[in-house]
Amino acid sequence: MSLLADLTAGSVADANARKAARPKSAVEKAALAQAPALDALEWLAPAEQVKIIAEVKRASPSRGDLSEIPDPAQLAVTYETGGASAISVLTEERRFKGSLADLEAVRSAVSIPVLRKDFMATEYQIFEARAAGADLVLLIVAALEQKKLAGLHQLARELGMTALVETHSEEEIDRALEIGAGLIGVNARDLTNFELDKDLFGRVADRIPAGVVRVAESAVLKRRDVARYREAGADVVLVGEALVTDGDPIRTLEKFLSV
Ligand SMILES: O=C(O)c1ccccc1NCC(=O)[C@H](O)[C@H](O)COP(=O)(O)O
Repeated sequence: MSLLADLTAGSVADANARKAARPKSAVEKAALAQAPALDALEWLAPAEQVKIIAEVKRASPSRGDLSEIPDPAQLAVTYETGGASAISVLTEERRFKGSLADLEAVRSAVSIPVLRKDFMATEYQIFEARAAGADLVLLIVAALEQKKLAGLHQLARELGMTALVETHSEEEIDRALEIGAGLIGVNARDLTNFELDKDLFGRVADRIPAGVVRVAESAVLKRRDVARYREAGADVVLVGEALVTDGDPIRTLEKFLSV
């Protein structure tokens, strides 16, 4: 089994375990009772300045433990104060040490859009995201066959959320466009083997037409990495490790946003 398939299977198994205690009808009801989702496409729309999605990331399969983050809400507030346009919360439990509780805490602490970053493959996970207050959900093209991708995208939309549709090749960008994605991410990290390709975004970004928001994901450690993505056409850059391992995320955000 590939790493991505393994991560997805783990997230789905964990969601199924939660479902035993909280059935789909209850989560659906909670999702529909939430305040309306923020319009992430508006918050992340192309602008003169690059925008940043700042990530709450404790650990990862490729890097192991990154930061304890005892108070994810406080970190998210720091990100918001530093000028982030949205917060990504890794809710995967097994390898990233995240949780839906992290997402709920972040949601109640900030007023910018919040992304549930997980390995989503079921309607239940989408309802859970909305019930926890997410405005965005991650859909990874490589993890989903096209009909499933389209169905989950449609459900997210019906719940008022925006999907960040993540790709790693031109073919996957075409699949994202086929389902009408308005927010497309290109992840420099190959989720099957951890390899980082910092030039991938530059090679494939032109495939994403005007009118679709372009997000460059992963592999940003320095200001020059943000500059490179921006020059290649990124409207938004998603940053995890650099912000959680840096003692001064506000200063780092200021540097990144000065590109
Ligand atoms: O980060 C990993 O090791 C990883 C491994 C397998 C699947 C997903 C993984 N990360 C999720 C992400 O895409 C990143 O957290 C995100 O893009 C930020 O990346 P970075 O700034 O490089 O921490």
